[in-house]
Amino acid sequence: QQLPPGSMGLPLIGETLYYIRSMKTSKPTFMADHRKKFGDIFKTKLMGTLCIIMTKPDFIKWVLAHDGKEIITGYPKSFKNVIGGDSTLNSVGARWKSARKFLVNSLRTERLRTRVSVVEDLILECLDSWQNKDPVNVREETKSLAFNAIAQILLGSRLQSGPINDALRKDFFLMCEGLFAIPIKLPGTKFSNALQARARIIEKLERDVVSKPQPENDEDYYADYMEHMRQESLPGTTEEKLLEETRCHMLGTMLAGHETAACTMLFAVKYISEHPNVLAELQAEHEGIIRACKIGGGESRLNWDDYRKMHFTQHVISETLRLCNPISLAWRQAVEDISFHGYVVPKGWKVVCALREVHHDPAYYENPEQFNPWRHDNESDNRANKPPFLAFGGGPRYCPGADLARLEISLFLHHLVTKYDWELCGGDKASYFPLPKLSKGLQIHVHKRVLVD
Ligand code: HEM
Repeated sequence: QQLPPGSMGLPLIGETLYYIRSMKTSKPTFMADHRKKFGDIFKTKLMGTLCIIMTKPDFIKWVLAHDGKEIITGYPKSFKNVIGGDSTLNSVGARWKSARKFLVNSLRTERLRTRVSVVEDLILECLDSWQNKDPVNVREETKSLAFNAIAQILLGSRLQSGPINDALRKDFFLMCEGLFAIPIKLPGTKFSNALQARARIIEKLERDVVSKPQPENDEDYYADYMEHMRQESLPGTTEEKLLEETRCHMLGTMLAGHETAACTMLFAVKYISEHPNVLAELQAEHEGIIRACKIGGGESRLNWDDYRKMHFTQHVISETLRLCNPISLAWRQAVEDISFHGYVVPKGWKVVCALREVHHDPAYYENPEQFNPWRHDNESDNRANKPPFLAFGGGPRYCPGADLARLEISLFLHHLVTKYDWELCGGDKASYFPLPKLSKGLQIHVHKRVLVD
């Protein structure tokens, strides 16, 4: 059997620069161009490694479903070094299962129900502060919001707003920038900056945050996680190993948990601003929820049942994720030679799932570049013909934070569209590497809205 067709690009770096350059434009075409030339499976070299790229949903679903069998997680070297080999996304086997079990359990529906008011408090605090800001920088606001939400879950009330919080957020940004950088440790490179940021985060977390006692009745995710991993360890596992696993888990979950949700909120504001009909329908949905609360004599605070009524909001979130795709590629690695649709995927090669490409494929989404939340309307009635939606991945590594992310974004949109009108200052250019960005961070002028009964 032969390798799939493709192009290996330049020596060493392969097609990395071609890929990154394409992702830094507002309409990345790397994947579509390669599919035209080579088909739905092709070989290339990205981030210094030999890759087979899968662009068809059925192929991708097969790869994701086989995680832990002939395929394992396979993020590039820079990513592993920056987040840590023991983080959930990078670990395998029994330790991965134990870590994942703990995280999934702490984010299950019954637990999320109890977190609605905590997340809402953070959103209200953030949006209230907008009255004194002109213009508001939506990127900064959503980043700090999403960061505070995941920090609250993992660290409780020990990490409040303030200088430590600000410094940590900045360092997480540097870490993120180095995830897919060339892994050369020279001073000033993105990779080196990311490793230094990682070290500072660990130091601050241990010295200034987790060493503080957690207020009584507050959960202590950090300590409970470490205890859970200790219980599930093989005899002889050292405390040093447990500490390293805990550091990697915290760093990976904090990073995965806020950069992704923040850029989804950012792009949602952009798309909604550009589509007044979407804003009008969102406002109608959320004003309806407020009215129903008042008629029922309920509080002005939201609860889980209110959240479950936000149907159109879910379509807006799905459509935002479809278009901006915070995680554009899922990386795996073949642990043996795999025979796949007439080709061989050689042992040791990366198997890269082009999640973003699926969402921009006109075969599944009509006018794929158009923001149209209504396209998700009939999906629940018509599951068999549902277009592929892979923003949260699939298979055993399906994103454990998907429900939390949806909850945060929904509550944010609720308060945004019912409390404020806004205008874009303009001039932003979108790019998508390493995560979706807007060049000016989306600046807006906001005006308080008055709700009429
Ligand atoms: C809109 C927001 C989010 C998006 C688009 C997103 C996307 C994804 C995707 C695509 C994967 C699978 C990667 C792969 O298969 O290689 C994943 C995994 C993961 N996500 Fe999320 N995520 C989001 C929010 C969150 C949040 C809020 C958390 C925090 C709890 C989180 C924590 C994780 C973790 C720990 C994994 C690794 C799971 C494993 O390897 O078993 N994510 N995410």
